[in-house]
Amino acid sequence: MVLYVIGLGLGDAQDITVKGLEAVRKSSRVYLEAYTSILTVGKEKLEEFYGKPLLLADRDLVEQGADEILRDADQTDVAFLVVGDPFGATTHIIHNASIMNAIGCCETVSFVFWTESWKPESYFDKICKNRAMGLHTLCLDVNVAPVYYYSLLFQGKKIFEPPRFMTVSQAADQLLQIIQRRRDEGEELGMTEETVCVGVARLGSDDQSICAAPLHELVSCDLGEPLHSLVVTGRLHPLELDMLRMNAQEGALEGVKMLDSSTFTS
Ligand SMILES: C[S@@+](CC[C@H](N)C(=O)[O-])C[C@H]1O[C@@H](n2cnc3c(N)ncnc32)[C@H](O)[C@@H]1O
Repeated sequence: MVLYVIGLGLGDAQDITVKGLEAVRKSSRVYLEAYTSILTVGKEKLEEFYGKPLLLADRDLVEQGADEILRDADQTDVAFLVVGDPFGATTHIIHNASIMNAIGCCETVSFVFWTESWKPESYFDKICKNRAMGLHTLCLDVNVAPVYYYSLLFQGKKIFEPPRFMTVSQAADQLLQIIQRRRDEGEELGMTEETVCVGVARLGSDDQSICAAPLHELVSCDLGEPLHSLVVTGRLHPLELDMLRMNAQEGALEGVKMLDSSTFTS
């Protein structure tokens, strides 16, 4: 008997692989991991397509109630569903399309929602390091930041906030605030308001949306419903720039010089 960890892909109920679907159908309990990512369709649509009820697995259950998920898994099949790719390599993980491979080869950083007293900037340094090498950076978790911290300690048990999903505009705003603060302190900047960025939303679904623009313009760009990700570009190849212009508003990237070091250091 087996615990299956199954990737669901990025779009809707039908993005599961055939192998994954077979495993779901023969499992006696099916958990849907419900905090690191979301599909464009809700739990009910998945249940309808799989012909099975799903048990929602929030962070609390996954991290502190794993015994319940594993209960009887030595006597019966249990499936654990993760949106995108479950990101691991063991015998019973069934991979699927992921934002990691859909968006191409980029270095990845995680953003978090700032609070009044907690405004980490470590991702900014990583982005600048990448840019210094000419590399693009995929900013993930632009949206699921609260997954990484908990709000209360209650009788020794961690209580997690429900996941919130950050927009590209909110992520761009954080970057602009960091740039402004560091400029005021006289720091040399590895990226500026003019740096070309690409906002993507609901990649892999029918209504996916992509917008390329300098950072200061992206902040006012509304890409709609989650999930969103942001790419901060490094050194742009002429072909990449041509592609980006197809996803930019009229004239937004006209000033960008191709293969000019000012493109990524200005
Ligand atoms: C914690 S990661 C989990 C990745 C998932 N396991 C996968 O393989 O796709 C979730 C983050 O990836 C990004 N993301 C995932 N799917 C996306 C999509 N379809 N469009 C845009 N961004 C997406 C969002 O920033 C989201 O917060």
